[in-house]
Amino acid sequence: MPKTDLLVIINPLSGTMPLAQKEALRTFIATEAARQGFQPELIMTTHAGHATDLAAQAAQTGIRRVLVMGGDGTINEVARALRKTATALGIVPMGSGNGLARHLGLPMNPKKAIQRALAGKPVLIDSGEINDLPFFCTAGLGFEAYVAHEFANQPTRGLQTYVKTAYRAFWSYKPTQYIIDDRETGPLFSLTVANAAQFGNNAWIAPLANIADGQLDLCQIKPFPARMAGLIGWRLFNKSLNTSAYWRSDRVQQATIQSSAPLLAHADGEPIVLTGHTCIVRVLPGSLLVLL
Ligand SMILES: Nc1ncnc2c1ncn2[C@@H]1O[C@H](COP(=O)(O)OP(=O)(O)OP(=O)(O)O)[C@@H](O)[C@H]1O
Repeated sequence: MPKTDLLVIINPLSGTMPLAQKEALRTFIATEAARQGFQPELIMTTHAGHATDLAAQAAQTGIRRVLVMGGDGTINEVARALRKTATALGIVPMGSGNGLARHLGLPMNPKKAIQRALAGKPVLIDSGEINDLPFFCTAGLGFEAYVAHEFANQPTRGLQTYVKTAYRAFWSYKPTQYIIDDRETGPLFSLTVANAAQFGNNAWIAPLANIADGQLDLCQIKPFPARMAGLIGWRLFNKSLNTSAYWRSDRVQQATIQSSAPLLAHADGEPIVLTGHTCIVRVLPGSLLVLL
């Protein structure tokens, strides 16, 4: 088969890399892809949602590889259009968290990631939905959703702003009670629906999650005293949160989550607003081809 079917989608606003460097990478992809026998088309997104339209068109016209240079938000936009199609997603991580790329063990160095995606073989992974909104890494309610909403209101992005926002949020956040499939949880600090094992930045909220097991890991963190925050944070980044007495996880294919409080949520780190007090999360097993 001639290797002439490659679309490259670049979000010029993702992460903190200067635009000139992104332009240089664009040239690198074009050269490298051509060297490997592809005839790539490279497009920079011009607005939110653009990447979904481009990827949907690519899948419809039978393009078999779509490479995305961006963060988890842009990857989500592309991947949602590639679900249940024969078109595979290649990831060149360019965001501030890069949760999906890190979970999949992809290189963080853009040039290496480009080479990996061009040479990669398509492998099926699961995806999730929260009230019909797709996610590929994690979705969640509770503290992390509260932070996602606060972060969206900040004038700057990047890890530093995220950490500052999370620190401030920690002191103002009030734990929420949920009912999951008719079982009361008691107050929870956070409730994460994990397809991948981490949020991004190697924050392993669901250390045991398997992205291709046809299940989601529903991870709860109980409220904890402020003096425990350091240890819980250390376990989060040390991939050992599963050893904490404040953490538990259940594997589900689908779950109904209710709360009397407004359901603040996020999908792949982007804040979302859910109407009503009930949401349904479910897995779509083996629904996305990724180039690994
Ligand atoms: N040209 C554009 N102008 C404005 N917004 C865009 C454009 N292209 C994409 N977007 C939006 O930017 C959002 C954030 O992008 P992305 O997630 O790639 O970067 P990030 O926020 O820096 O990374 P991370 O998600 O890892 O924190 C995406 O959800 C997408 O909707």
